[in-house]
Amino acid sequence: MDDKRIAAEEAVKYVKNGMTVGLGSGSTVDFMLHALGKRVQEGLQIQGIPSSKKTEKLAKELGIPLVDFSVTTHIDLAIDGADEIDPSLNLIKGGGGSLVREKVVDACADELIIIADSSKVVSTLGRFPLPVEVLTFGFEVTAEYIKKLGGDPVLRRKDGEVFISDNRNYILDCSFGHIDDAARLHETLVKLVGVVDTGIFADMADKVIVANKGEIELFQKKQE
Ligand SMILES: O=C[C@H](O)[C@H](O)[C@H](O)COP(=O)(O)O
Repeated sequence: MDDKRIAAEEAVKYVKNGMTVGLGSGSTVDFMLHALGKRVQEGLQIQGIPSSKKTEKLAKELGIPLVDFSVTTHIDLAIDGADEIDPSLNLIKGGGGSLVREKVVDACADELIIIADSSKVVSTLGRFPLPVEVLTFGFEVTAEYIKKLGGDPVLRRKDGEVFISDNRNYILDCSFGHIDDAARLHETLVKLVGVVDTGIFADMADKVIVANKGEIELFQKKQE
């Protein structure tokens, strides 16, 4: 079986009756939604808060009850994917362009579980170009600033068209090479004019479930 699916199905075991569940985005999360939808059909009572229009659509198709932040701002558990995961459980996310809404959903969850196959585990973040969501207005200016920081920004395109996020913004994919201090890079980037947010999720994941050739590995945040 696909390792993404194996990690996703393992994470769904953590969902309990009555929970409000943050629903991440991406292909690994899609497997999670199918497993969660099955449990809902079997009687599990939960409500989900989706982190993208794509996730919202699939969750609805699978019969997962949804709410939004006008109903509650408390999330018991969020389950999300990642593009890179380092040994301190810092993440790069946003390969699918959903980083801003994912960060809002993941940040207000009591617990964040990340699901991935083993290809996402790295010793240092940065092989995957860092997605940075920026305003369309003056994005060239923002790109210049990112260039001065050594980021080599590339405006994301999909199917030949400039990619537009769910928030009607652009994504700049920025290759910084190895990122030694992810939290610091994020702090620097979010201060630039036009930057909405970055795909660095530093110190947010509580658990990471990785499937490697069918075997589950569980990484947990170190307690301070
Ligand atoms: O914007 C997309 C998200 O951050 C995804 O969670 C991430 O790109 C991982 O996606 P996938 O599970 O498809 O590899």
